[in-house]
Amino acid sequence: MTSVPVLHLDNVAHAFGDMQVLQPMDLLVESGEFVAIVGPSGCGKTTILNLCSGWLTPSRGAVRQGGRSRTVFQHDGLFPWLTVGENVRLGLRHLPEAERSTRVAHWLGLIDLVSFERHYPHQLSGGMRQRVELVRALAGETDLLLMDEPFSSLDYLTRLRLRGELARLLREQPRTIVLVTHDIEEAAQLADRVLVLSERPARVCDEVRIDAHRPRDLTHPAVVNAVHRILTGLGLEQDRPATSASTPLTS
Ligand SMILES: Nc1ncnc2c1ncn2[C@@H]1O[C@H](COP(=O)(O)OP(=O)(O)OP(=O)(O)O)[C@@H](O)[C@H]1O
Repeated sequence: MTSVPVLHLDNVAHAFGDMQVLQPMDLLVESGEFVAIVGPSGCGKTTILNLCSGWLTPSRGAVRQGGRSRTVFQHDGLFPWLTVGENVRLGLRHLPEAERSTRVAHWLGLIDLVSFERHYPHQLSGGMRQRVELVRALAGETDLLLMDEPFSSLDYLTRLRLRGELARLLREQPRTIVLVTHDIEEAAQLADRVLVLSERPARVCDEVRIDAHRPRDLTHPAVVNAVHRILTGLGLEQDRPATSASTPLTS
């Protein structure tokens, strides 16, 4: 199978004024790949996402996108004046009118919210709104989803549940995703590849591949090893002989 690059950061570096945020980096994201970016607070993760979306122009290098992208933020991205069903429907504008209602029901069914189709966002809990936001993003036609801490405002149990749902939804509708997260377990559970960034000015200090099918339990050996290696990359754990520095992590 030939892979198609959806995103290419070619020797990209960025500075805000005289503050260097990002050291030159290369990143090639292929179609269907899920890449997570983790790193210390303030190191430049959101800046990378903004460079990927084209919202920021890099001080150096070039960003090439192979299609359309959409950014999913941590805060509510739903239109408060539209119902849940209408919000999801917005993501389906590429489909013929007749198909949209069936697809809305299908997507809401996947997140157990069919009976909330006529509710407005303010009538839902934070976790429910985030689930709607997620399916709205996944149901759309965009080639690249850029996610900035999409679950960070949620409680731990809801985050765990949503991670599982995202993994399941991705089986239904594979997507190319770049996810920025503080949550190392989230990165290890979801991503095919995790980029570990250093302190600002950020550089990629490790790249961890996780070759295990999704959904993955937190106790899956590939997840446990990846978490350990990411923590080691961040300088938060001592390395141990069990995880070799450059071998891919497999199931
Ligand atoms: N528009 C801007 N103008 C000037 N400085 C900025 C701007 N946006 C971000 N910065 C600075 O760039 C650095 C990186 O910010 P960024 O938001 O990318 O970090 P982050 O890794 O996403 O942080 P966190 O994990 O805390 O969300 C920070 O020092 C921040 O103050």
